Order: sequence, then structure tokens, then C-alpha cells
Amino acid sequence: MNLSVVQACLTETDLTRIRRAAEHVRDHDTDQVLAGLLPGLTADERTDAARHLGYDHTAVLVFPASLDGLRDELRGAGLDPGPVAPSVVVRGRLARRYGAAVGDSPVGIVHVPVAGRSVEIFALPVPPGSPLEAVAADERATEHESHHAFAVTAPGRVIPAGLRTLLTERGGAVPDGGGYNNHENVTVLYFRTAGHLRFELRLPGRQEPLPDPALALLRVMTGAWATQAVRTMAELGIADHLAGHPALDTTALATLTDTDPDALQRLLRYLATLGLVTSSPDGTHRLTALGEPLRTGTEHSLHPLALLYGGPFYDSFAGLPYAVSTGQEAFAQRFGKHHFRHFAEHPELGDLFHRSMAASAEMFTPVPDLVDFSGVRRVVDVGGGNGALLGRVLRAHGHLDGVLLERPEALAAARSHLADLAGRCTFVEGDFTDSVPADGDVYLLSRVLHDWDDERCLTILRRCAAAMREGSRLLVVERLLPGDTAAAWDIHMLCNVGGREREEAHYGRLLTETGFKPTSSHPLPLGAALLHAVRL
Ligand SMILES: C[S@@+](CC[C@H](N)C(=O)[O-])C[C@H]1O[C@@H](n2cnc3c(N)ncnc32)[C@H](O)[C@@H]1O
Repeated sequence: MNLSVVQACLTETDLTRIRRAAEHVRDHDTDQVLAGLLPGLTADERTDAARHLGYDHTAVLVFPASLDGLRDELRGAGLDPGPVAPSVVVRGRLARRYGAAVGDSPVGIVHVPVAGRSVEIFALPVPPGSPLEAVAADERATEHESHHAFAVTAPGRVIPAGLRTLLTERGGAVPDGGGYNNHENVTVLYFRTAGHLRFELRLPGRQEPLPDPALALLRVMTGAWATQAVRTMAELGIADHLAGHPALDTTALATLTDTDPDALQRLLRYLATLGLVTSSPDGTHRLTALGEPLRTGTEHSLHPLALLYGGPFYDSFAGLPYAVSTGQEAFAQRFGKHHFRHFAEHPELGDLFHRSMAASAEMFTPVPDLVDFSGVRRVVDVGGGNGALLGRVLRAHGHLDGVLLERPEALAAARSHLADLAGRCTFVEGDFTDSVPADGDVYLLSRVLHDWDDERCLTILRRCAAAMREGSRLLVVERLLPGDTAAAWDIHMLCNVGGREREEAHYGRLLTETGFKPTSSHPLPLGAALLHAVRL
């Protein structure tokens, strides 16, 4: 009987890959590994993350002729390997990738300590001449199993959940499976990065697995269903009914809303998954904090926005591919004209638009205190809408008077909103691309420039500059890129309005080119900012 055993026989290529992994572990700290994997994270975000997780190991899959003698060979290469154990996870992944080719081949796992961390070596035995040589060649080329691993040090669920959100939503990592390992009492979660690298998060104890990426994508894909469910909730006045009658059951709500009880029950079940209502086991429903702004008549009600985004702007959003292909707004293609003209011809839509703009007027709250209005007599609001901003400024500073320039159809809403300021406010019907009222000390341009392309913005700003005295001030309110909110509204501008959201520096260039000096900026609620400029 031949008692000789096949020796491990690591190839020079695999030994080099192991040495490289060891060098990486030795030469990189947590921040550097995070930066390499997720370049989208800011330095501050990496620093925050590194408070709760540490770079733990780097893994590499190698292909010795046999698992026997593997530790000796690694010792011969100057490493100090621990015992070889079977790896069920990597074996399973290889079997799924290569099917029968992997057959019953075992996969070993051995840890080699390096500088307080380790290299995790997976070994799939590939005897000379075996069909697994093709698997080895493919895996060496693709490095599917190579990854870096971080150990989360924070206990509990709150910080691990926050880390997962940071890595996926800010870092762009995509969840790639994982599970609970009861031998080590750790939950291992795998991720892929935009650059096709893999990493692993080792969390203490048993943690909820991340949603399957396909499920997460389905949730994104069906966002239109959520928009329509919210619009239906708004149209039926469900928030008002639930707020007015605590603990309504479906039958009672169906009577109040004149709806089919079964269909209403199904809508409420979906709205509950969106977090807008909660339903008790006794069959009654309640409004949640998220659903609360859908009530009508409250100070910052979002009810009109739910109707606008679920109504005309929803119809035109179906034309987003057209807008992206042509750079033209889809609203005009869908309704035959620019939205300001379309709304002017449909007063009920115009009214809805102005009430919708007022719905986000919360962003104006700090403005009266952020600006020094001493020495100011007149404030001119250019394209002032229903006067939500001008009204706030005039009510906070009794010595000011105001002028509001608007399109004719918008002035009625402004007159009604500013009725209490009648003696102090003048309403001017006009077109800001023709001229702007003179004789103001401070000019407001709130959410106007984002409606237009650069060329039209330059015209509007030139008309302002022409009307303004040297040294008078211009205040611009806009959402600023970069930022998730501005990125979303930028697509809305592209598709529905024909304008765009911009970075602060972009507004700076437009202002400088038209005779202004940008001086400062302040963040406002709802992702907006107040930009100050002086007329030179
Ligand atoms: C997005 S709204 C902003 C309204 C208001 N400033 C605010 O922040 O709530 C833009 C406003 O510009 C007005 N507008 C559009 N074209 C205009 C024009 N050519 N001349 C004057 N106002 C115009 C619209 O009627 C609309 O009220």
C-alpha cells in the first residue's frame, strides 16, 4: 500500500496572492480600507464608522493540490497558520457558481495572524489534471472570493443598523447575502461595491439579515404605487377622518369616504407598510406621525403636494425617458405647454400649485432672523408666488413695506395670503424677464432661478440688477446640490419644469456674471439655503 500523501503544493501565484493579502493587512488601517472600497463616503463619515468597526482581515481563495501539508507549506513561507477547518459558506458559493465541477470537493479555511489582524485563507484542493483547474483559473482571474472584512465592535442593534445604512445608502454598497454563524455567535453580512470589490461585516450576535437586493430594487421600482396610494389617501381625506375620529374601523371609514370597504382595507394595509397609518388587531386604524402632514388646514400641510405630485406632475413623469433623451421638459410634451402657462389656463391647477409651494414654506421660517433688515425700507419679492416669504418678513419687521411681482394669475393668491398687510404691500403684475420693480433695498428671488436654464436665469438676474441700486442686497432661496433632496428635485425640474437644481458655486457664477457679489450663505430647513449677494 502506498502511504505517501499528496502535499499541498501551493503555486508561486497563490503564494504571491497570500503575501499580497498579508501586506495589505499590515499596511492599511480601517480608514484606508474604507476609503478604497467606498470612495463615496466622506472623511467624516469614515471617521464616524471607524469608531464602531475595525478592519479585521483580508480573505483570499487559493488552490493547493491538497489540504494535507497546507499548514507546513504556509509555515515554510514564514507565516504562522492556525488549524485548518472546513468552510461551508465558500464551498456553497463555489458549488452555486460552478455546479457539478466543484462536486464534493472540500474547502478548507485557515487563519494566519498578521499585525493584530489576520489573513483568511480559503483553500480548494485542485489535484493536477483535475477539471477544477478551470475553476481555479477563473477564480484567480475574477477574485470572487477575495474580500476585506470589518468587525463591528458596537453591541446592540442601533449602531450596527446605522452602519449598514451608512455603507449602503451613502457608500453605495450592495448587500450580497450572509447569515448568522452560531459557532462564533456573529452575523456575517456580505456586500459588493460599485467597483466590484467585496467586503464583509461581522456583527456581534444575531442581527436581521439585509433585504435581498432584488427586493430592495422592487421597492424602488414600485415607488409609483406609493405615490398613488398617498394621492388616494389625500383625495379621500383619510388623514382628516382618522385625526378627527380616533380608532375608526374600516367599515366606518368606508362610510365616511364613500369607498368599497374591501378595497379600502387593502389600501390601508399598503399605507401601513409605508408607515402612514397603523392598524390594531381590533380592526381600528390610526394616523401616524408620517401621515399627519396629509391633514388639511394645518400650518405645514403637504396635502396639496400629494395631489400635485400624484396628479399632473405624475402624468408627465411618465415622459422622463423623453426628457433625458432630449433635455426638454416632458410636461410640455404631455400637456402642450410649459406648466406655468398650462396652470394659468386651468385655475384649479394654478391654485393647487400655489398651495403646494406654500406647503414647503417651512423653509422660510429662519429668514426674518437671518437677515439684517435694519436700515431697510422696501423689500421686493420677484416671482413671490402666494407671498409666503414676503409675508413672513413683513410680519416680523413692522417697519418694512413690500412689493410682490407675479404673473397675473398668481396675484389673487398673494393678495388673499397677504390681506392682513394690505397697507404695506403693493402687488405688481408683470414678467421678470421684461423688468423688475425699482426702488427696493432688498430683493428676494425664492425658488425662481431653479425653474429656468442658465440663459433665462442670466436674463432674470440682469433685470434685477438693472432695477437695483449699488449696494442693495439680493437674497436667493434654493435647494443646493449636492444632496439627496436636491438630486431628486433636479429630476423633477428636468422632467416637469425645464429648470435645474444647482450647486452654490454655480449660482455664484450666475450672480458674478450679472453684476452681483455673492457674500454668504445659510442653510434653511427642507434642504434649502439662503444665498446673499450685493449689487456691485
Ligand atoms: C416656484 S414658484 C416660487 C414662488 C415663491 N417665490 C416661493 O418660493 O414660494 C415660481 C414663481 O415664479 C412665477 N413666475 C413664473 N414666470 C414668471 C414671470 N415671467 N414673471 C413673474 N413671475 C413668474 C410663478 O408664477 C411662480 O409663482
